[in-house]
Amino acid sequence: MINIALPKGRLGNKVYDLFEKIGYESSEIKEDNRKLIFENEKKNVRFLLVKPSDVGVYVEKGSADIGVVGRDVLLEENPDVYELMDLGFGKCKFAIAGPVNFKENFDRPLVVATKYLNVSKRYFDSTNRDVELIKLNGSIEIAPILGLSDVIMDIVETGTTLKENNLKVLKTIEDISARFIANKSSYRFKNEEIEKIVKSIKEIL
Ligand SMILES: Nc1ncnc2c1ncn2[C@@H]1O[C@H](COP(=O)(O)OP(=O)(O)OP(=O)(O)O)[C@@H](O)[C@H]1O
Ligand SMILES: O=P(O)(O)OC[C@H]1O[C@H](OP(=O)(O)OP(=O)(O)O)[C@H](O)[C@@H]1O
Repeated sequence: MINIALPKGRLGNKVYDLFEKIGYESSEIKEDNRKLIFENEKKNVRFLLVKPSDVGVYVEKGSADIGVVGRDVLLEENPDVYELMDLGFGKCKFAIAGPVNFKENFDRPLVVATKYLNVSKRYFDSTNRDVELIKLNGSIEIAPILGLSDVIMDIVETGTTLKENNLKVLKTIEDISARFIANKSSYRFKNEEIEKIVKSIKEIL
């Protein structure tokens, strides 16, 4: 049995569609229900629907053998897993953004609101800028508008959220996309099954 951690939310359907296309379907997933575990007995796979930011934990700990996760989560959580493939969707960027008329005050630490504390800390350490990081869990763009922070460090895709809140990108940091990951020992002991899935996905990407 191969356990597959699928991210709920924005990547969810895309990832499931990928598995469906290579013959690992479980039609119940698309039904309107609250189930979190779905099985395809014939193919001997089980889908686990988890929060995107938890995929790495399930795969590292071996509750899932493989999974799909945004590179943002890998950079933030640094799970001890193998990254086997860039799936090429879920593309966006990490960026620092601030008010369109932003003027930095170098006499004090820069206040940064973000969901990604580790990524932010690493980035600002590398620039030697003193910062105060404020952890938020969503709607990050609201922080500089309310004066909670000077800037934000967040994901930008189309830039619409920034634009509609009078913010702009100040600095682009890294490219992000969805990655296929595997538990290290599963990759050894279930290598044939996992490689079969990787190969099938590569063929349709
Ligand atoms: N605007 C976006 N455009 C493209 N990809 C995105 C965008 N926002 C997030 N992503 C990618 O999709 C993944 C899942 O995002 P989603 O918004 O579904 O969950 P989340 O709200 O970040 O997770 P959680 O509920 O755990 O906080 C992210 O980890 C990232 O890799
Ligand atoms: O550049 P854009 O195309 O506008 O996309 C960027 C937005 O998408 C993500 O938010 P999400 O929709 O996940 O909401 P949340 O983080 O506020 O929960 C991200 O945190 C930005 O707010």
